[in-house]
Amino acid sequence: MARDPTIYTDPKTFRPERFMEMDPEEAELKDPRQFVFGFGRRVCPGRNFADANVWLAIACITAVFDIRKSRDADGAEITPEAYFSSGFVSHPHAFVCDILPRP
Ligand code: HEM
Repeated sequence: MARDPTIYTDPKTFRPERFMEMDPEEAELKDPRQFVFGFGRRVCPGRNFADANVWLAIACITAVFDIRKSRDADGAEITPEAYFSSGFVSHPHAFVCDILPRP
């Protein structure tokens, strides 16, 4: 559902700002939290806990670290290819990046 091109333009591109370009009603309707935790009687009971923890983790990490593309020996940015493991739970393969304490 999150990759349905009739709902999200260019769905495989990571572009979270797409939601800021929508009007508030459309953004609410297309918020992935509306469906990633399931529906109805079997909806995920941990959804609020999970959502709050992801928000807290990202807020704490980005408050103290700058995360950027690494640079090669010539100083050019390295844009990693996005590869994901397949299986029940998919993980990104290892990639290079720079994580530095914020000044
Ligand atoms: C980002 C994190 C999470 C995602 C994306 C997620 C997603 C889901 C989904 C899609 C379901 C199936 C709903 C259905 O059958 O329609 C589910 C079920 C469930 N989740 Fe989560 N979940 C997350 C985190 C958690 C956490 C943190 C807990 C517990 C602390 C939890 C506990 C459960 C349980 C117990 C069920 C089974 C509910 C039932 O079958 O009645 N989940 N989750």
